[in-house]
Amino acid sequence: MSSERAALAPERFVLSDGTIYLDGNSLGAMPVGVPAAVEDALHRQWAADLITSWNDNGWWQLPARIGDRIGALVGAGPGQVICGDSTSVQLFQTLVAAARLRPGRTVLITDGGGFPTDQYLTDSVARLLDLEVVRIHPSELARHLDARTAAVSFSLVDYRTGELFDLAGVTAATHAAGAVMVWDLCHAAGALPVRLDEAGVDLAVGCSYKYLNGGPGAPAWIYVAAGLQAEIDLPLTGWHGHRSPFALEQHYAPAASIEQARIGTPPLLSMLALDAALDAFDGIELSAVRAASLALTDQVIAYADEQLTRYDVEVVTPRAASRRGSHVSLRMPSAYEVCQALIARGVIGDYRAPDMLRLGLTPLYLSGQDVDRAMAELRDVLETKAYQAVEFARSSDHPVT
Ligand SMILES: Cc1ncc(COP(=O)(O)O)c(C=O)c1O
Ligand SMILES: Nc1c(O)cccc1C(=O)C[C@H](N)C(=O)O
Repeated sequence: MSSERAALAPERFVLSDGTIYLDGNSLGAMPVGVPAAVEDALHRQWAADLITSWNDNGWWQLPARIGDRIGALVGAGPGQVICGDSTSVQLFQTLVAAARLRPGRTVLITDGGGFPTDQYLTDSVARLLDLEVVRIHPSELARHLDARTAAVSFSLVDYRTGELFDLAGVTAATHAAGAVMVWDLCHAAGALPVRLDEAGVDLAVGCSYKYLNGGPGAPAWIYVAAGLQAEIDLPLTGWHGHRSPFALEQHYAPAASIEQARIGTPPLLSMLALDAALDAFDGIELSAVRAASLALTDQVIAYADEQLTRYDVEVVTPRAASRRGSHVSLRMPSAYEVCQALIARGVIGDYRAPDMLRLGLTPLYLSGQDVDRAMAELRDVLETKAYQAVEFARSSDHPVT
């Protein structure tokens, strides 16, 4: 159960001594190259080079250049991913565009356990376009698909349980019903191999601040399959997506390429930080990340089964490797207090209501020994009931962890 497995590239991250970070599924740790890249962005590119940076420092090309770098991590060939805006904005783009690809069809299918922003935006798009939303677990898809289905939109990894769905199988079933497939890859990109092109996915979105380690507020990204780029009708027609932005025309005409998925002026400082952060993946195969991630999640699950059931801890995450992402969720009494007691000991995971401790396992910077120590602390917190000893101010406004 205990493991000597080393982290894959801890020297590529700034990590605090004494902290075991199990929340890279929410905000990834900072890669070492980021501070210098941000300094350069501030002092040379902005302060010294000023507006000329759009041309001379490649600012205009950055969304597509970073898009291709992210594309390489999610199985997308060049020219299909653009970086920018938030996941929420990109979800709006994809859901409206998906529905527009299937005029006359009236249903959007989404995962009922999906992250709230996905659900809220699906509802809003349905209201806007007069569609019906059907909420299901992805395993129930076959019996809900029919000729009324315009699009299916699922997260590849469930943010709460860590369940991993079958990207290729779900996409194929959706296509067999004539519907459009949209994936939210927030909890998958950078954590495991994803094969968007190979599976024939239509549209996808993801954030960059979790396993891609792009930093707080890092811009999200959108994938539009090459084969759809001529017919897609994206709703957010900002001038950066215009075929000829500096012709400053009165009416919108989309760029022919993935450039049409740009919207407005991107957050350059965050994008330059993300560009540097992605260097952490240089030369590292996602198959190696996946193998190491599975070893770490196995380790947590085995420990919980052997040592923690006596404290009423239950593993929520699927045990089958093929159905598991890169975090493990443990259901337990007083999960919020346990999470806070662990943080006080330098083991940072997070809590998800109503009763889950969520442990994100990022093998680039986490070793088997880190996980051993974290699990021993968890056991001790449960055994000594340390979580009862401290008064925690539970903030209902912003309980991030
Ligand atoms: C599946 C999923 N989608 C979307 C988001 C967030 O969207 P945004 O980046 O717009 O805050 C998250 C996490 O915050 C998420 O887990
Ligand atoms: N995006 C976040 C934020 O803006 C604030 C705090 C946390 C987050 C997260 O990423 C939460 C995360 N998506 C989750 O799975 O719970």
